[in-house]
Amino acid sequence: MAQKVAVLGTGKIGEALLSGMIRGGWAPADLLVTARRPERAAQLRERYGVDAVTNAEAAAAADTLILTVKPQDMGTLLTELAPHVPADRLVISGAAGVPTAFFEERLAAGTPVVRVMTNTPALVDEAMSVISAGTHATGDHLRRAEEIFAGVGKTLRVPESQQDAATALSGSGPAYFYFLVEAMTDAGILLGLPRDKAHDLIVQAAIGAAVMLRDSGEHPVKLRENVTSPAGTTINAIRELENHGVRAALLAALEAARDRSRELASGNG
Ligand SMILES: NC(=O)C1=CN([C@@H]2O[C@H](COP(=O)(O)OP(=O)(O)OC[C@H]3O[C@@H](n4cnc5c(N)ncnc54)[C@H](OP(=O)(O)O)[C@@H]3O)[C@@H](O)[C@H]2O)C=CC1
Ligand SMILES: O=C(O)[C@@H]1CCC=N1
Repeated sequence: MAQKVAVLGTGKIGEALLSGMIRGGWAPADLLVTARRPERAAQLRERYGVDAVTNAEAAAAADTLILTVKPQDMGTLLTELAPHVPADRLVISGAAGVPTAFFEERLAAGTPVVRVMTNTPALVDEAMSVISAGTHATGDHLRRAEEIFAGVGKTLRVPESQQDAATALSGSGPAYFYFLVEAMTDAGILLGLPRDKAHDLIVQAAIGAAVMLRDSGEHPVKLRENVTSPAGTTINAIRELENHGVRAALLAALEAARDRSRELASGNG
């Protein structure tokens, strides 16, 4: 059988992955998609030149099935899919929270399942995709998942017990940075800057800081200290951040995201 990959439930994350795979050189003829609504299927066909098929047809034709529906829709999808998935298919779940055991219980005995938590920077090939093996997934299955997700950014293997924490950090992570940029742009408005200039200043500060975090080899504390002059501007801002409990708020926020990922484990959230 051809080494085809099917993305089942091609919404935001499914499309981000699909577009990245095509940018990375996958032939559209080796890719299949499924969608719940005919107009969405037509849109994907038109945008990417891929075949949009039913979930059962995808299971029959592709050797790797990537399931990217919402956690709450996973049970329904698996009920529909289970009779059509031969046990030699690699099933990759992109859903938050749902453990590999959930899939193994519903699919043919021995089906290899890999759980992946990626994030939306897949759209610009800067994703972090965190990968864990289920009971029947071998090194080859993990490498296959890495080969697919490496096309849209970095990959990292973790034990499945760390997936809920990884979801809180990197799956949801981009949203925290967008939230901070939005709030700091508002601060620029408060200080009298036009919105477009405030936006550009904060976005470039974020990009510069991100590249230094990635490339300088320095600890974030050292990088922050380098910005923080004695009796200067930055330390006055830092004092306010500490006074308002921003560090504690982040600890609580990521803990809440981790807890929600755990709650989604039942697949009916
Ligand atoms: N958004 C993010 O940043 C991230 C999301 N994830 C995970 O990715 C998954 C998808 O999230 P996201 O892309 O945001 O959600 P979307 O709602 O954009 O995508 C899910 C898609 O699945 C379709 N769908 C649902 N049921 C079926 C079915 N039975 N057959 C075919 N298609 C179906 C939906 O159709 P319809 O359009 O009709 O609703 C929708 O297009 C979730 O499990 C989430 O936890 C992981 C990492 C990051
Ligand atoms: O908010 C969510 O549940 C999904 C999973 C990680 C990012 N978005």
